[in-house]
Amino acid sequence: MIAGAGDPVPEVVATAPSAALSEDLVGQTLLGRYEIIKRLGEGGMGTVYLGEHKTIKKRFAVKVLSQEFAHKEDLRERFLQEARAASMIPQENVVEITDFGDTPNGSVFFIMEFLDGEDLSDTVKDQGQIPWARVKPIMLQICRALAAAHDAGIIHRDMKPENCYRIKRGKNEDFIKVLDFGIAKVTSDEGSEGKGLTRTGMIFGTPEYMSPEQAQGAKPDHRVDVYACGVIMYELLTGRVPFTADTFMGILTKHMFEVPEAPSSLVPEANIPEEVEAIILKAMQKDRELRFADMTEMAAAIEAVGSGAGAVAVVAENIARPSTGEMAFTGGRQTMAGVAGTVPPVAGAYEEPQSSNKGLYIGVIGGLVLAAAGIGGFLAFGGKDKQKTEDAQAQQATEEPAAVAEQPEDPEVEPEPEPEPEPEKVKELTGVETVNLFITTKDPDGEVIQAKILDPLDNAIYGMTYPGDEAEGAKDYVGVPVAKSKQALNVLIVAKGYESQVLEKYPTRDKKFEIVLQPVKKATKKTKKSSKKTPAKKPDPAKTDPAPKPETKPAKKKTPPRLSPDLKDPFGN
Ligand SMILES: Nc1ncnc2c1ncn2[C@@H]1O[C@H](COP(=O)(O)OP(=O)(O)OP(=O)(O)O)[C@@H](O)[C@H]1O
Repeated sequence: MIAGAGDPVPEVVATAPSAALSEDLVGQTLLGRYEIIKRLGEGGMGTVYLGEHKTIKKRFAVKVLSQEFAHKEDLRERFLQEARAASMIPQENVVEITDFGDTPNGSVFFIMEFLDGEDLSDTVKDQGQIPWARVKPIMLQICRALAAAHDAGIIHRDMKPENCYRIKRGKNEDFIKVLDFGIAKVTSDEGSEGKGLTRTGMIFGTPEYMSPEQAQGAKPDHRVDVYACGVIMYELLTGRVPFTADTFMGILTKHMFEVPEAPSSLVPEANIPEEVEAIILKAMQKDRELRFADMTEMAAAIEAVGSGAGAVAVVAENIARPSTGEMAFTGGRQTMAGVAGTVPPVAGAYEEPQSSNKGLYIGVIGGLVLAAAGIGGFLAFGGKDKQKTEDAQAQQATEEPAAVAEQPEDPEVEPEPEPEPEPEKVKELTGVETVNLFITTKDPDGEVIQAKILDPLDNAIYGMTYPGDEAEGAKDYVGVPVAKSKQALNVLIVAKGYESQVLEKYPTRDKKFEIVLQPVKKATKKTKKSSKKTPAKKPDPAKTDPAPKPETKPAKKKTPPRLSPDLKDPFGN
């Protein structure tokens, strides 16, 4: 979601708990034929119900726009755009939308096929990394669905495992349905540009899957979906997304400036074929010109794995990055670190970069500022953002891109540790009804570790997780209060030395749950050195395995993926 630089800040934000909740339609009949059986789930814009056609007794999913948005014409339009976009793509791997109408209380709904299964995010959560033999047909279906969407002039823009449903069809347990075209961009629909549904400068999507150009707020094309598919493929095969950070900005910055760790070095025990790794890295090239030209080309590369065709070419990109590796963005203020060094070449087969790195480099710096400005608008909920934007732009103007580009990376110097975000304020909850979340965090061995519970939007602290130790007050611990709501609430769990996680919960009542935090992986010196020494060059035919592998790495059986807060903005942009 997110407003763009200089745009008016939305008056409400999707992820913020809201008092105006959608009316429960269970028991009602829509259009005289769709009986609402039960609630299936809640999204940013509304509620999804299980419905049944009264005559043919077929089950459907009914997506209803929240009552609180129903009177806003642009939001109704955005909601129905999902239905329109999906119904323009007659392809078996795209969810089918068959009907739409008005609810008795003045909202809108659409009817889609009921998907009896689970999304790929749950599959990875339950089963951990998935072997290539199974990932291949899954990815091919996703590629075909998107190729059909692109052929119809529709860019999905929010591809992620949560939007790929896995259902059983015949004997196939992995039949994929792509859904949630809620922020899809209809490229031929110039009118929608004018109506502000898809304007350049806006940032849409989910940070973990967001292409560098999306993070910059640049005009997207179908290759943002190619990039997201690279990230999805990475996650399915390794059990984790390539870039995580404590803040939205942190993740976006990594998409712009960091090369992902090679999947084969992350999970050596998975024996990911070299050609497969090259496909992921090519799809995830920062410069979209270097990615697969389209989904069909990506599908063909996936299909060709093991045929002897060899690995696709991955171009080493020189990308400037902030020296701290991340832009700090805490409590609505942004600071941009100085720029130094170049990002190591990626693994895979190399060839000379065809496009100007300098162009990309300068574009990325500008884009980072643009993204910061957009996120500032999102986080601050106020009118101070223009000043912040100008400050950031002024800071950008003082940067010397050509000079910093020449600063070499010192392989012997350890990178500065990423600073833990220090919460600057306590979460304000006066005047709102609250419920208590009782969260216990454990390490993979089952030991209780105490963590901070933060609001990922502004890093304000809600409180701490269960202390475990009597001496620390475990006996009296009653959890931490959050605003009661039927809407999803994201909380960020942060503990020193562990990977942070964002949890999505429905704070409708007091809730108790337990999560396991994974220790932060330490970068090895070997990786850094090999990065420095490998310039962008054509592959040495004698060396068939260009991916640097760590000396030893314990086998990772099951790494829960990071949940991410969804950044979509249903408020007109
Ligand atoms: N066609 C469907 N069949 C079965 N369940 C569905 C279907 N569509 C959605 N759901 C369920 O309803 C939940 C809410 O769906 P929805 O698309 O509104 O949410 P979302 O994708 O999480 O949010 P957003 O609309 O903000 O992206 C999903 O998490 C899913 O469990």
